[in-house]
Amino acid sequence: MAVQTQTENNFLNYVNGEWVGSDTNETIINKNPANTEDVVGQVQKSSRDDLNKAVSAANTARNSWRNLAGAQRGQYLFKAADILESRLEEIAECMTREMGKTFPEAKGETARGVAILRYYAGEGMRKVGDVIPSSDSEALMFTTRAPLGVVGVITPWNFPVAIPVWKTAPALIYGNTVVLKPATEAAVTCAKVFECFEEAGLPAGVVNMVTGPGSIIGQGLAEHPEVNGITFTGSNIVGKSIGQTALERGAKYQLEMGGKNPVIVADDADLDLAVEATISGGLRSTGQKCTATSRVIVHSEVYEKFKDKLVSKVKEISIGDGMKDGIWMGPSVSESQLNTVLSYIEKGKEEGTLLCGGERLCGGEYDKGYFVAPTVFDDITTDAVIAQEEIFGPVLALMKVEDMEEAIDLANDVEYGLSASIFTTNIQKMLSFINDMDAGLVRINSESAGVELQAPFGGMKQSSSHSREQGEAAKEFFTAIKTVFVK
Ligand SMILES: NC(=O)C1=CN([C@@H]2O[C@H](COP(=O)(O)OP(=O)(O)OC[C@H]3O[C@@H](n4cnc5c(N)ncnc54)[C@H](OP(=O)(O)O)[C@@H]3O)[C@@H](O)[C@H]2O)C=CC1
Ligand SMILES: O=C(O)CCC(=O)C(=O)O
Repeated sequence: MAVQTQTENNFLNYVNGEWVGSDTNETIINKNPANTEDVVGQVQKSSRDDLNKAVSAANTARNSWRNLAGAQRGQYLFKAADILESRLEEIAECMTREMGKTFPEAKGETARGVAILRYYAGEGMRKVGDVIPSSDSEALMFTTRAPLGVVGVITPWNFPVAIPVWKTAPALIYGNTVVLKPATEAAVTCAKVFECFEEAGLPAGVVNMVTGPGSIIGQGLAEHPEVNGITFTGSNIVGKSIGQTALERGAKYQLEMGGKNPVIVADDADLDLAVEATISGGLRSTGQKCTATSRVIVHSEVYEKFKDKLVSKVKEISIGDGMKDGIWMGPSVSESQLNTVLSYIEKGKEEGTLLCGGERLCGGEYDKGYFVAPTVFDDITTDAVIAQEEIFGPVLALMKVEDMEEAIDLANDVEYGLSASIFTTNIQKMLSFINDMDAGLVRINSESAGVELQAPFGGMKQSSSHSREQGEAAKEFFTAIKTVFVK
């Protein structure tokens, strides 16, 4: 077997503090979805044996890592943050080339990765328990927290830096070791994040990354008897199967999955603000966010005015290679994602009225990539497929309502409950939205996407396993509470 080395565009697995090639000696080539002639890099097409080595390294490292003081673990995260910050532009460029989001968005996401690392680095010095009065006056009773052990992290391609970091950083700070399997479509960018962990000097085995097919490496993590917890973000179908596998063997799991997020535009809304936020929430990152707006529920009194403003602004969107100045929206991540989006668009044409977009973009530079026009449909009813299923593309469905009650009923009439927003200037409408909306994230006069790293994030209904990530909430997943009684 030829020995491979990590180079500028050949990325290996990171196992036990070293970059190693897969036993299979096979690689996967990642190309730029804006220009498929541009090869971004290649990653390992790993096997279960490769995964087993990573899990074994993480298992060996777990005791010495958990025995460090939280502040010591935090120092490694502070270092990793500094290194990621120093490589921000390079890593953001790689992200844009690998999965298509625009360079400014990629820079914003990488900066968010830096901030997440610093936030959790600080967590190493914050409290982990409470003193609870015992009924025995001579005893001391308190809670402390134990790490789970080895945590398996399975991440999607739509946030190639932020999601690996927001799962790995809390896992580490609370004393766990990690084996991460990134989405294949964004694995080169993730490997660069792991180079930052390497340079920060994390002890061997504490963080490991194995690339390869989800059905082999992802499923292998879910099944592995030495993996104590699994955290996943991605599709519902895969998430549920991971949850079932983890449950069967008694491992802890956390799933963040789809969304079908509504925005309600009330009759008293600031329409310009609502239009801007609907476009930003629905179409940024080419609609490839679980928090993206996809259903636009508008009061009949302002419907026509809102629709005209929305469509004229959507038509102004510049689409192209996200590395180019002035481009607002990049391509879909892959040919298969593009085809999924196009098939939903065809469905939408049967179910409603196409107002703009509705096609793959062709000609010139577009022929080299996976570009789709931002698309708006009118006259969509709640039972339409495009009003019910997650599309993960730049598609908005407009729905007309007569009052607030109908708006909230419609907004709740999906299997998902991740994020929702309302545009109104009326406090009563805000309050009923906050109360009655079944979503983990409710936003008033602000777009449905946009997650703050210090606040809990997660969904209701089919959007998550009912747990929360980020902020202090991460502690609940990555640790187990121990109640201590001392006499
Ligand atoms: N909630 C969210 O943020 C996201 C939602 N999605 C939704 O999912 C749809 C499909 O996207 P896709 O990338 O295929 O999402 P997946 O759910 O297939 O992928 C997410 C992660 O799971 C891995 N994976 C795939 N199959 C398995 C398996 N059997 N066991 C364990 N892990 C597995 C993937 O690996 P690999 O990349 O190697 O396949 C990837 O790392 C999108 O159109 C969108 O609707 C997608 C991404 C993010
Ligand atoms: O909106 C965000 O910033 C986060 C979205 C997210 O977690 C996702 O799309 O997977």
